[in-house]
Amino acid sequence: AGCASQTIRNPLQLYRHLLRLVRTLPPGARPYYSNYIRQAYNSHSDETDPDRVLRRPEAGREMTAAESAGCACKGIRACKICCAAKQLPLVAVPAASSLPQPDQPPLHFCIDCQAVRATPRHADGDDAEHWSAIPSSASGLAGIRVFRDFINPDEEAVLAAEIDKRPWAPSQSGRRKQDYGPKVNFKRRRLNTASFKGLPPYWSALLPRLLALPGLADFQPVELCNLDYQPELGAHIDPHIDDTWLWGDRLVTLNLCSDTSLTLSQSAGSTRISIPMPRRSVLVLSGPARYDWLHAVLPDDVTGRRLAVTLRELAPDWLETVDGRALLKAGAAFDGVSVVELKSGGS
Ligand SMILES: O=C(O)CCC(=O)C(=O)O
Ligand SMILES: [Fe+2]
Repeated sequence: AGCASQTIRNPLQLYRHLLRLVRTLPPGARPYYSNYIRQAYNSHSDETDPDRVLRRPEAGREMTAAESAGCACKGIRACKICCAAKQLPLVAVPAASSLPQPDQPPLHFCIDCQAVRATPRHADGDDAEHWSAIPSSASGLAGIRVFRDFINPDEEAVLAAEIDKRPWAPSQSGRRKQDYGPKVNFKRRRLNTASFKGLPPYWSALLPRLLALPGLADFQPVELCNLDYQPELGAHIDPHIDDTWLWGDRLVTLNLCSDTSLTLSQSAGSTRISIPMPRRSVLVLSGPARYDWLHAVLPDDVTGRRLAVTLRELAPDWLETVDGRALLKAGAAFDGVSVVELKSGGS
């Protein structure tokens, strides 16, 4: 016993070994590590090369300083904590300039026009440049809507406090998260609906208001994810398209605690579109903006602590399935428990 390299031949053995090690840690540190190890196991459980399996504990030891400070970056992802722990320069946290650099300056989504414009709208409202021609790839881009002042400042303070009462799990690129939804392995296309017990209780009053927004009357959330972005950690989210196998057309995000922007891009050198997300506003991405463009929150656009609450709906193929129905039923209830609380054995 005790010699990992003699007994560990596959991911499951390594997983058990690491969980046993976690039991030797101080109680307060255990949920963090067991959660981290579970996540790593979920994404590497199909590893068949014993050499690669065995190298992981070594990699794990190198990362300990970063992990214990709350970093869960993998692969090319980086935050300020792991840059410091691995003695990497901070440039490993991608700056705004690391997105594909187009020739032209970014375009702007104007909330007043609800359309993409050449410049942000100025105070006088009818600056000629604001209306000037924009590249065809972005002209008429459908599927972006921003609704200001979804809640008032008092409600925002209460909501942020409610969110913070619950435990956060470390996520990639300096983010932290609280996920209310099914357990999904997107790579292997596996779904376990049992972890979705419903939306968090503080959403019972907010959901009817969300559904009252134009175009959202039939929105049925089957996942709610709170994300915490702190500038001190270099928190950001790299350009990506949300999964399309399970999640449906509309991605709905309530932005809290500070103003930010969502940046759309397509490929290297393509046009960039900056969508303002004022605090307390709701952004809905759908159609071309959701499926044909990548979206990102650049580190430079996280200027203060920000909380993002993203709700997702089911892709149409799931609606009539047993799993789909179970998720829809849970999504109509408000006794949810986040995945991190379920995993750490809380109720
Ligand atoms: O933080 C945001 O506003 C966007 C988050 C996001 O894109 C995601 O969670 O997929
Ligand atoms: Fe996303």
